[in-house]
Amino acid sequence: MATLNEIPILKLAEVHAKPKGHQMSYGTAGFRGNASGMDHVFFRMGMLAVLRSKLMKATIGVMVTASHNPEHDNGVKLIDPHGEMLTQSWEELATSLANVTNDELIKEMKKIVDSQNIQLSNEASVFIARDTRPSSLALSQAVLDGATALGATCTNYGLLTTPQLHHIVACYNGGNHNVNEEQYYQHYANAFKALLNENLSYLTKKPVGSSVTVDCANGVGAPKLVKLAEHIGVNIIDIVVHNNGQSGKLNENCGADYVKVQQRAPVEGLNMEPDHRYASFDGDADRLVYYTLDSDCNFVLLDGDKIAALFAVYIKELLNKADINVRLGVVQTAYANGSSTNYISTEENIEVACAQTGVKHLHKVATAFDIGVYFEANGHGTVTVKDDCLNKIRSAATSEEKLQEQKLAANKLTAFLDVVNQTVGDAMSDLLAVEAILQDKGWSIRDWSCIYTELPNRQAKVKVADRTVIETTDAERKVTKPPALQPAIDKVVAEYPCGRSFVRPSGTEDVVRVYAESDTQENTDKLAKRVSLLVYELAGGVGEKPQPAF
Ligand SMILES: CC(=O)N[C@H]1[C@@H](OP(=O)(O)O)O[C@H](CO)[C@@H](O)[C@@H]1O
Ligand SMILES: [Mg+2]
Repeated sequence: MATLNEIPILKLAEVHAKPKGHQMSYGTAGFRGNASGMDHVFFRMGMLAVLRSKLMKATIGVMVTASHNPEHDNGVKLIDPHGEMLTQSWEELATSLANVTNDELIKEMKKIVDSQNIQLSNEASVFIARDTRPSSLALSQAVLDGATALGATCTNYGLLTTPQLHHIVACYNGGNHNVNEEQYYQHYANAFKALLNENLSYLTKKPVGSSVTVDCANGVGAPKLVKLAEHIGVNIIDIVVHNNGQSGKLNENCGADYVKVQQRAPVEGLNMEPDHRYASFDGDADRLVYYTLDSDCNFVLLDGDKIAALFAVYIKELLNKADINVRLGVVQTAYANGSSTNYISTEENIEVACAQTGVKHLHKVATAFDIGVYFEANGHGTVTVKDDCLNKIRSAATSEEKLQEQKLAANKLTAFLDVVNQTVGDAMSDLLAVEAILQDKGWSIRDWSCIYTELPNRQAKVKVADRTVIETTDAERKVTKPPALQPAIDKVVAEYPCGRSFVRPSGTEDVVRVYAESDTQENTDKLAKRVSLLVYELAGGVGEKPQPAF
């Protein structure tokens, strides 16, 4: 039986030594934190990816990124064989491996090998990619060192968006060994063009306005989006890339998270015009939000909720036209605007489920539907389809028993499902999907924005000594601990028309997040402040006290 080859591991572990006392946990999106002092975590995740690869007998991905977090942060997450997030039961293993001292490292690895019954003689293959952060090159080298210390075959893809790596891992494990970055562009460019061709074949369209301006958060999405647009052709899609990283700083005053949370456009130089389409990616291009100005030059945000509504209604229409009966559902989190939930479930009669924050949770719930559309309000989301459902749609497209119009609708749905990256939310492929739907419907961004009117909403953060004192239930919509907090929140919420508020500990930052919505922005802001104060008072707030606004 093969054993761990301890000498090279220990040698490299010295190079990537763990600073004393440094503790981290594998959270909502892997490990995240200030890049300095995290080198050992990347090295160890390289090793963990090898163990996972040996267990699954498949290629495992390792992405080096801290997404929308500031440039000085970094992070690492593992990608499972089908392109999905690392399975939850391994998150604890990752946390323990990251936190043991160098002296305990071999013992901890052996523990994982034994508990998971890993055959060390199995081959291992690890795919690695990184975002554009200054620290990412060295940290991806640490991952490579970890993976090679355990004898894995490593492929370093260099700079990629997170969803590109998910796509490559999924395709490779699915048997396409020629998959690479170039194939990604070909796939999505061809799928998009095929969908537009379907549209042309039987729909009268009106123009929806020419270009779409995309703020790429000064991140890796910028060069990649330029390549994708080239593959599609400028005569077909006119994408203007903004914040391409040439001068601005990653995620600073720009990007999807900034736009969503601040509810305003990126600070630098967009010169927005009414009714023009604008979009923002986050730093690793797995989130997308749209926005525009209305005719009075007010900022109008079309976030993940609105993208989900657009996708779900489009899919529903095509299913109806094709006369295909499958279970379509939308998955949201507690952060979804109440108006979006109401529109999708009550007005459009589409099932809506609520999952915990974090895409892995939404993804899981979505895959229970035949077709699941999931989005976090912040713009991370995609569509999942069960294999037998896809086969049903495909066979409807060619069925003798179907009318021509039904076949065309089935064909179009197949083309649409090819445009979305089913493995994970993908800003580039979601952008194409939105553009294709607007084109097909002959809709302007204003038409889309009008499908429902959002309730005013606010997100706030409260610092507490220990955020784990807050425990929640009901997809994070209710607090169970500390016991006095939920009744206090309920009492305050009851004072506001259409009021809703919840609090939960963040999985990526050392804060408690507060969400509030109500009938007016003024009421919403008051509600957010009052709930923040309750958190501060009942859950051990530290630092500056949130100011009540009565
Ligand atoms: C309110 C919010 O946007 N939370 C984000 C944020 O998680 P927190 O656990 O709230 O810190 O980062 C996650 C990873 O990117 C993302 O999945 C999630 O939606
Ligand atoms: Mg991201």
